[in-house]
Amino acid sequence: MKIGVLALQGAVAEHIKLIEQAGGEGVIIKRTEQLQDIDGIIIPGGESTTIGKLMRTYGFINALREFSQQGKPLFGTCAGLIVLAKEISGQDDAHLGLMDIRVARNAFGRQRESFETNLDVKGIDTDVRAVFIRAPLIEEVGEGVDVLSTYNGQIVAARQGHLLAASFHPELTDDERMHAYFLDMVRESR
Ligand SMILES: NC(=O)CC[C@H](N)C(=O)O
Repeated sequence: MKIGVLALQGAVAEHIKLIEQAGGEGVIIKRTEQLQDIDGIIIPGGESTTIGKLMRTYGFINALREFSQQGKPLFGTCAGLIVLAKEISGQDDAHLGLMDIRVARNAFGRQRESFETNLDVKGIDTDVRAVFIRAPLIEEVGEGVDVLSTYNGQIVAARQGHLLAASFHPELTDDERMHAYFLDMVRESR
């Protein structure tokens, strides 16, 4: 299975490494034409405003909406989660606007800008190691959205059909099980 990582900005190489650790083939995606050759895509962490702007410039907004319409899975981590969301608190416009969630950017405040913790994730048998960096929170989910994990009662991972989103950076640990979970979604979608 070929899994792309959108490589406009952000943590790309780390995702490629964990995709391969989980048994997939990682592909660096820089042009929309490459989407035809992959079975699923990860939108990495970074800065959502920058990623969104570059996506517009390079035609990825429409191309990824089409990719999603074909039922191909997308996984957004941190800034990537913001890019997937239908609604971003305090902002007028969404980026891809695919997933029925409302997100708050930089939701953990200054003192907790960056931290690591163990998380119970639905579908994964023991705790997942998670790194949070200026992370967003999911404030509200729509009907078809399954909450996969919470931290202090707040939603940090969710799934809606072929869409997966995490507030944290699973690629900054050597725990590949979030990537393995995504690979299972891709397998199911084919
Ligand atoms: N680590 C991250 O991806 C941070 C996300 C960033 N704070 C944003 O709002 O886009």
